Amino acid sequence: MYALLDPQEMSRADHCAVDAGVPALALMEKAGCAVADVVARRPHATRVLVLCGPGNNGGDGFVAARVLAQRGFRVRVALLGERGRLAGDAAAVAALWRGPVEDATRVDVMAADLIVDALFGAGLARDLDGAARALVERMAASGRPIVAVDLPSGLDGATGLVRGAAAPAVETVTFFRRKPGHLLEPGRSLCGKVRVADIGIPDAVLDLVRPKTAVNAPHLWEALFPVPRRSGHKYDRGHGVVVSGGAWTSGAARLAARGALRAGAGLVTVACPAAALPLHAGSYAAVMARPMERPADLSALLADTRLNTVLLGPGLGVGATTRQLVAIAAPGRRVVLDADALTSFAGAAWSVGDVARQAAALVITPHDGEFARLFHGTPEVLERPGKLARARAAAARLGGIVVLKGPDTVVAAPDGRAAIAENAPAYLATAGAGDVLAGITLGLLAQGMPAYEAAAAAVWVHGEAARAAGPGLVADDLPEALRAVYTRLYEALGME
Ligand SMILES: NC(=O)C1=CN([C@@H]2O[C@H](COP(=O)(O)OP(=O)(O)OC[C@H]3O[C@@H](n4cnc5c(N)ncnc54)[C@H](O)[C@@H]3O)[C@@H](O)[C@H]2O)[C@@H](O)CC1
Ligand SMILES: [K+]
Repeated sequence: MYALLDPQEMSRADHCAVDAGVPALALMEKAGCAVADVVARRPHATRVLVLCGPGNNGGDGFVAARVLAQRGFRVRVALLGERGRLAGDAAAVAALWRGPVEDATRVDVMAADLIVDALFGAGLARDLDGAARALVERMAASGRPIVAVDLPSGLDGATGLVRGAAAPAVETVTFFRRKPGHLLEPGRSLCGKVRVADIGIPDAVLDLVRPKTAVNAPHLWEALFPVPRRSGHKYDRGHGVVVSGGAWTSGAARLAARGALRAGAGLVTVACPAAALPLHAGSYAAVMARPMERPADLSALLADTRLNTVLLGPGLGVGATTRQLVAIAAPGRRVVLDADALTSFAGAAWSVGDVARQAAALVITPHDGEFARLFHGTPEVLERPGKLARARAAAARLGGIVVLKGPDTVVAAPDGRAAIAENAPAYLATAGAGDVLAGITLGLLAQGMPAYEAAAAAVWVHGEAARAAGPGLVADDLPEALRAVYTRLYEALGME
């Protein structure tokens, strides 16, 4: 359900299934039937044009064409490439198609109610160009509803990036499990509704393939989620510290502190310049505010070793003082770096690697711009194709957890595990929402949750809180909306 397989992993799953005795041709037959079922359920589609490519994606198209014709649809098939060059299972199913096979480069795409895009799937090996690209562009311009087989052709299943061109589908039928490209933008927006068809690959192959990417959902972290116990005490629930900027920029730290408290931290202290003290004290009565005029004041505050989890960044300011505060906070503590704390290390990712080595745990929560600034001059991270690979490379480079934010937030760990979010509504992109996320992460870390799971859970509950708050959301609503999300989670996790 939740595992996501990139094209190599999917190919291994396919081979494992065949080794276990499932005939490859049966997989293709089931795949084509599943596509036909989806087409048959679409309204107003009697004339169906199936565009087949030169590989097995095209093979699925030939099966779908045959099944739809048997069910009374008026089906035309057009092939990109020479029929004589089809091989293996694709050649076998093409031979069962009794109708004409048109030349896809000349076919009239407008003479159909619906187009089945079976040109390229997992085997996409390079950017589309020439006749393939022209065909995809004609399909996109046709305005006809498109049902994509496995992936919209030209979409890279591993990265979610478009290679050359891709036509947006109304529905995409994929097989066994979804692929990262179905969740990562722009892939997600191009796929339309994604349906996963069971084609007879046994679930047990996942034990052999061991995919490291998953949808971010409670299954990943629920066993480690801190659920209060009746016998517990607030001091068991951690003490988080939010380091705040001055009065004029203290709103970000306030949002973070509220997020941390609502996420269940036992205690939250805000360390701030004196001018910001009344603002923090007057925010939530439950937040404790302590004066911090200079970095030495943070050292003094953190001398109390119970204050073992620290967030730096929201509204903190960019520069040497922030770098100094990070250096004071990191040793032996669990640390979240966001916003200005990341920009303060622009082009100096190696310094954040040092922070990770000294800290008990490190989570960074950049958006794309902060990520690009931080890893400026680190081509082994920035030049990786796509958000998933970049977040993974960054986590490995730093030795810490990377939360690369966006509509498809990726959480990546140095050991290669990664989770992709799919629950964030578009209206979550609002001022201050990132500050609340950093605060929730702080709150979960303070309660002792392991860093990867804490970051993934924070992203998920943040998305759910936005949905609970609904359209018109402002960031201030998010901490409040966490209550409804926690109520459901605690119930599901069996709170005493
Ligand atoms: N792996 C599995 O378990 C199953 C796979 N099936 C289907 O098989 C597909 C994968 O099949 P293949 O591995 O044959 O790959 P594809 O059919 O996706 O594409 C491979 C073919 O396209 C050509 N090609 C790749 N990139 C190109 C480009 N940019 N321009 C022009 N030509 C290009 C290749 O030379 C090759 O001929 C899946 O997407 C799915 O639809 C299904 O039949 C069911 C089972
Ligand atoms: K396709």
